[in-house]
Amino acid sequence: MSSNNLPVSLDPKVLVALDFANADAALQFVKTLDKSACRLKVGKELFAVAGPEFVKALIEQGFDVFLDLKYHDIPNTVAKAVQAAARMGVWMVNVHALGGRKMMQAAKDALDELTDVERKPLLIAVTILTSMEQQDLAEIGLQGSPQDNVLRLAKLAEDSGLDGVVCSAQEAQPLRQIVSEQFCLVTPGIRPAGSAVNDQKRIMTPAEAMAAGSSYLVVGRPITQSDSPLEVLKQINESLN
Ligand SMILES: O=c1ccn([C@@H]2O[C@H](COP(=O)(O)O)[C@@H](O)[C@H]2O)c(=O)[nH]1
Repeated sequence: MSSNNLPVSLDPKVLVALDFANADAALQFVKTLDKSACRLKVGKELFAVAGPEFVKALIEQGFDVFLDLKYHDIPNTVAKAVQAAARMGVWMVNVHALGGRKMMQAAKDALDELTDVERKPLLIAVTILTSMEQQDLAEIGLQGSPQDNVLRLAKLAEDSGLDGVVCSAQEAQPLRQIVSEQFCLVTPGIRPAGSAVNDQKRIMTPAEAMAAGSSYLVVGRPITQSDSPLEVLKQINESLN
């Protein structure tokens, strides 16, 4: 169940990361997409130039939108930010688990308190970025492997009442042993066989990620920078069946 007591719906499972430099480029791309084939993710780059109106326009076109701004601030600020996101009509919003229990609970309570929103978003927490490996964690003072840290932060997010986490698909299998079946595992770092890895470190193919227990797959550049994005999306969806 989600924070608004709706069952978590899984299809479509691919969340296309709209990491474009401006609204025109993103809209041109979105025009080619079918909402039955994917959901959309708007992150920091596009939101900084296109803002809430752009997000609302995507929602008006019928797309489910994951607003990936990774809120990480004091509890009051994050609570107000997730309420603002909910009022935009987004399907999913995230905070950063490193903000801690009080921050995550404040975000969850803020959504529960909303009475002026038709559909409340799923609230999830980023654990350890998929671009990070053990050495990166050591440099910022985090002991243990990425997996150790993801498991600990995911449990904290679940205990704080959140609907799921962002993690890599490499952690999905061990996570499925310790979180509830309904807890969403949203996994970036998805790379179809043969595609460029870019700056990602903890990667898996789409089919492997689903088999490992991912709920949703975040895919950006392998689709958006392809010469035939629709074909890549189609192949990914087919590989999940
Ligand atoms: O741990 C994380 C959290 C978020 N992301 C975001 O997902 C996409 C991935 O894009 P690709 O082009 O497929 O690498 C991107 O928007 C990131 O900001 C992540 O990669 N890892």
